[in-house]
Amino acid sequence: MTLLSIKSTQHYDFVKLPKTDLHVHLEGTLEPEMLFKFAARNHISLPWKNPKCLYEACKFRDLSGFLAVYYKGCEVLVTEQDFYDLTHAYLQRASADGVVHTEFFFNPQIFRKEKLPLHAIMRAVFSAVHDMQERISCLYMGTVMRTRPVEEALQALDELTPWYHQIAAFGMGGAENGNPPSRFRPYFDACRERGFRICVHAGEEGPAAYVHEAVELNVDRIDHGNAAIHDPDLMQTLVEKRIPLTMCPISNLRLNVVKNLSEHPLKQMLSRGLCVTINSDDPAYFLGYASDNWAAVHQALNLTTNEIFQLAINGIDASFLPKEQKEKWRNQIKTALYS
Ligand SMILES: Nc1ncnc2[nH]cnc12
Ligand SMILES: [Zn+2]
Repeated sequence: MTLLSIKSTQHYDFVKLPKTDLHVHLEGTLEPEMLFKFAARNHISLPWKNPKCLYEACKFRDLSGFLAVYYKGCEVLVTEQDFYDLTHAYLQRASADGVVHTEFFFNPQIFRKEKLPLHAIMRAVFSAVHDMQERISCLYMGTVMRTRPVEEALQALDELTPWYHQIAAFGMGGAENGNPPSRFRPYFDACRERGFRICVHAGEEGPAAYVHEAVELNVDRIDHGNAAIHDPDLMQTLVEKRIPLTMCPISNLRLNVVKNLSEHPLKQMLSRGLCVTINSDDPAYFLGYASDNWAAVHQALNLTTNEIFQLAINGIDASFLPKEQKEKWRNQIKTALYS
């Protein structure tokens, strides 16, 4: 692959760039058409008449407005086949989009165990991962809701014990304001003691102080982290500790975290030496997969080839892949952009 095949005189074809997607919620990859298909086969009624009406409902005011739709969407996931189809479809789409390695969140807390036992859900998800392993490299991350008691997070961590050997990391998401990371210290400590990497959503809608708390928790990665731009000392700490930020530009735009992508802090943070990465978050609801995010940011922030290279390398560096695999992808990125 040569520079010319990725970049014509007019534009970059970001599908051709070997990319990572390190911050994506499996539940957020449920495309409206698939959502309606599952609802029909599971006899579930929906507040939207058809997929087009759901697309219309995807004009969100903020994170809470989005989460209401997202949790409603999760209700159509009922059978083992649903979880298999969802996982398989995301991996297929990500692979076609040029994602070479993905690390996705999945939160079993959302699903009522009396409907489908956890072992059936996990069997479905991992079986799709297995069936797609020749086409895309993939790591699973458990996650919990910050709006629920910390005891529930610890319980969720315990419940996943049989799958620990297949889990790379644990995280935390949900409505951020009023739910600081520090409240979940017992959960994050337990994750760490059990040998997992940890990441937390912080500084998406919440303040820089929440990002600071995440640093104090010794996290391996911060999901979003936008608010750190307001605190130069905090940014310096993120640089020194080499804590990556998994940023999600189109998500930020759709949830009004930024009014316009030209205001996105990603480029400024990159120039300060932060390990920032580009990711999709909930691509079905935000209408943007990985390469859409790259193209949107490139257009809004006018990235140079060297910045594109650094962002792609950051994705590999920030991943939880073993050293040797990282080296292989770094070389492929270099070849794709510069040879
Ligand atoms: N953007 C987001 N922020 C917090 N929690 C989430 N869960 C799914 N998407 C999320
Ligand atoms: Zn997220």
